[in-house]
Amino acid sequence: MKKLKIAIQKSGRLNEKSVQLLKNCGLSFENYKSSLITAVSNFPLEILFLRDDDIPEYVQDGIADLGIVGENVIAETEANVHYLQRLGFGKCSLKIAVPNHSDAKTLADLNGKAIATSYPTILKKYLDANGISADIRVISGSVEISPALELSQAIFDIVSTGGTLRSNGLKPFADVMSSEAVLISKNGIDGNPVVRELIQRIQSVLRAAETKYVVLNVERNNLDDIVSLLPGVKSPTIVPLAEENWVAVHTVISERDFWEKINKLKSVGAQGIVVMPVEKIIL
Ligand SMILES: Nc1ncnc2c1ncn2[C@@H]1O[C@H](COP(=O)(O)OP(=O)(O)OP(=O)(O)O)[C@@H](O)[C@H]1O
Ligand SMILES: O=P(O)(O)OC[C@H]1O[C@H](OP(=O)(O)OP(=O)(O)O)[C@H](O)[C@@H]1O
Ligand SMILES: [Mg+2]
Repeated sequence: MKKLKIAIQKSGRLNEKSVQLLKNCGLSFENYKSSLITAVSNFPLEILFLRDDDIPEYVQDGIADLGIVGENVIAETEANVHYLQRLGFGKCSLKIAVPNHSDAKTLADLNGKAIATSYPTILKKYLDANGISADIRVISGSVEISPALELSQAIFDIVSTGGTLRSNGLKPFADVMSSEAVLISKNGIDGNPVVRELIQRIQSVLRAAETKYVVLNVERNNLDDIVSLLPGVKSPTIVPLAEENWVAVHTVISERDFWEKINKLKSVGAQGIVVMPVEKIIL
């Protein structure tokens, strides 16, 4: 079978989590970044290590069949690719920010102003859609420093915790887009059996990451209350304990409402609650 190629970031914010995701899918490979391409020994796939800026176009042009990249980079390159799966990491926003002392209040106050960014395409589209005419200054990094250097009166860049904005005396002014890492493919390849198998594995890893395996003990006369709180994958597993009238309940709980659920379980008699990570959930 012809090997497919997946492009991931060579180094930077998405590299480690992309590598980890593929490894969690059971793919075995050496992380030889210096070779820029590595073969997976137990799955028909090769991994290309690239600058993230190049990934959408490589996938669009079929040089790579699949890619893992931020939605922001896809939007900036305007590459024509197919979205297969959101991956839940690399979450950030793209915002316009202005100096803390700026008196700009509405978007119209940006008319005629200089805005520094590494994302000119996304910014231009946003300004055009809002009827704003500004001078877009393209710089490749350290964008947040440009107002202090009097290169611009505003910036447009990635914001996550907001720490970089704060430490450069800037405040958020307009939210333009949110982004996370996504799995993309070239058009027309999503029916390929290797792609389908990879998506299935990725989904089972993502499902597991949102889930905890929980074992708890409860007296039989409180069991109905406990079970009514627990969906499980199908329904919880009930195992009798050596002590009469007691059972152990095995189930999975979503990370999202984990503490709320645990507190409710305790309030209806759950004891000795043990929580474990889940590696994969295959439906
Ligand atoms: N602070 C952040 N928090 C969360 N995600 C981020 C953050 N900064 C960037 N990202 C996401 O990670 C991607 C890669 O960021 P990184 O800073 O490694 O890019 P880069 O310097 O352009 O890398 P490359 O050398 O591959 O061109 C971004 O395009 C964005 O999707
Ligand atoms: O809101 P924050 O949590 O501070 O994150 C935002 C910063 O993160 C990214 O830079 P990164 O740290 O990846 O460095 P880079 O400029 O070298 O890409 C981005 O370009 C911002 O500068
Ligand atoms: Mg880049």
